[in-house]
Amino acid sequence: MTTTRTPLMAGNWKMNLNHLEAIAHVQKLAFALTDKDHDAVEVAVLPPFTDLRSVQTLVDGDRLRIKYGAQDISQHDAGAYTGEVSGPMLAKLKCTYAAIGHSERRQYHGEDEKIVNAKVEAAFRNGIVPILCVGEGLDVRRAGEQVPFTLAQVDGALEGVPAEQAATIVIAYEPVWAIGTGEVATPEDAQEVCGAIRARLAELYGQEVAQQVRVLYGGSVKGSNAPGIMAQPDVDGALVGGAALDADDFVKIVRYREQ
Ligand SMILES: O=C[C@H](O)COP(=O)(O)O
Repeated sequence: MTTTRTPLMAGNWKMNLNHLEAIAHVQKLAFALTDKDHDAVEVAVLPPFTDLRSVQTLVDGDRLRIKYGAQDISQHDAGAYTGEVSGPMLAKLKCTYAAIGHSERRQYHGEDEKIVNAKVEAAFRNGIVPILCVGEGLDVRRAGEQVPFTLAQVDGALEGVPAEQAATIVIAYEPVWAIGTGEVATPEDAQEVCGAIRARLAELYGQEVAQQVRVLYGGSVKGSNAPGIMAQPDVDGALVGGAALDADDFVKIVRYREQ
């Protein structure tokens, strides 16, 4: 079965750039990216919550082709959940995406499979596409258990998710040992787990769904290593942290085919 998946390059800004810096950064990206870039690759940014309104205004006002989304979403739609931001709020800001289960959320905020699953459901319930983040730590990698570990995370996050929703999800494989360390997984490492994720999606939902889902790699992706990673058959894009804060390098990643 051949399905053409549009590559997705998503910049996760993490806790960087205030709303004024966000405007300047998106303007810089918009100035650099051409229609040819946008035709070839979907470009998205995931700014902090406090930037989203400014980014929305800019994207809407100038009809930019840059998509945007949040770095997290509450599992609840409303109520007494101090500090949380809900799916309806993000939908009102026209967010396309919400990252869910990033390893930094799992590690620093105790997000377990149940919470991640509830957040995936909350995103779908509100018309937001989850970018589900999965991936193993160094100890798991050293034990050679990266595939079963990561697939268990996928299984947990997709519990109860029907095929028509699963077909639209984005899954980002991010080995924790490669995040922000400069230690990039080899293209073969990325393919091993991204391919296993697609095979698991085929088991759970059938080939047609599995071939539609975009599986990204994340972990120290930069302009220089993007072509090798993107050459892998089951890697459909990148979730970029540090390099997404540098507009020139992010554009280089978007133009990985031209290197
Ligand atoms: O969400 C992005 C990942 O955590 C990767 O971050 P990084 O590119 O800084 O390694």
